[in-house]
Amino acid sequence: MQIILATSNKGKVREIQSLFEKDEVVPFSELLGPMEIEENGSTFAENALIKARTIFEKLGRDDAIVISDDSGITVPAVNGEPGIYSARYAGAGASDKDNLSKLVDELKKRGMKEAPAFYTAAIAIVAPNAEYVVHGWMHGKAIDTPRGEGGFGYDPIFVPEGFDETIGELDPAIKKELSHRSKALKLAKPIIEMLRSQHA
Ligand SMILES: O=c1[nH]c(=O)c2ncn([C@@H]3O[C@H](COP(=O)(O)OP(=O)(O)OP(=O)(O)O)[C@@H](O)[C@H]3O)c2[nH]1
Ligand SMILES: [Mg+2]
Repeated sequence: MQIILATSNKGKVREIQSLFEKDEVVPFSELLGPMEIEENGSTFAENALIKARTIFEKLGRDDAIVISDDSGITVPAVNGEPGIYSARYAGAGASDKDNLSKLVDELKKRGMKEAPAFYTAAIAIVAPNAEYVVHGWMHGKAIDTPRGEGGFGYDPIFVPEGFDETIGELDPAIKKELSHRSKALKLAKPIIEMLRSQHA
């Protein structure tokens, strides 16, 4: 049974598919076409559930397993910004570059070359008569000078704990080991397998 992924973020699709077998995970847009989902929750978990529930209901199938990811970067020294607003930190429709530049500006405004930061990923799993949410975190620091082209979003200014390079500079295999998303998916997988066995 395929897993349907309730995200439009290509970076997430790439990273989540890399943690499953080939073709095991399909982005919802391949089944339903493109669709904007209003994320009006007040936490990562609420937004992840909104996204997974919306796609599950749109599919209208009694054998679907839908997963979603709501994630973002939090910088305590910048009032905990951007947090759940990471995708629109620089305004509605902002690009990854705009959002990253706004966070760099906020650090510079405070005379900070770097500040502790962490990524959060909330993965929601919605299936017939079942809803779960799991979380993963990745701690490190945000720096004021983007380095590297790898990853996506804020990765060029995020240096994970135990490293000197940014995620943008590091081998993707390292992010796959360390990331908030990989940690959350490691917790989600046994739940997904249980749900699959119930519908086998
Ligand atoms: O550099 C990054 N490395 C990451 O690993 C990562 N994970 C999330 N983010 C950022 O957090 C926001 C997510 O917002 P978000 O969860 O609403 O996703 P999204 O709107 O992009 O797609 P969707 O899943 O909602 O369809 C976006 O701005 C992402 O850039 C990351 N940035
Ligand atoms: Mg979003």
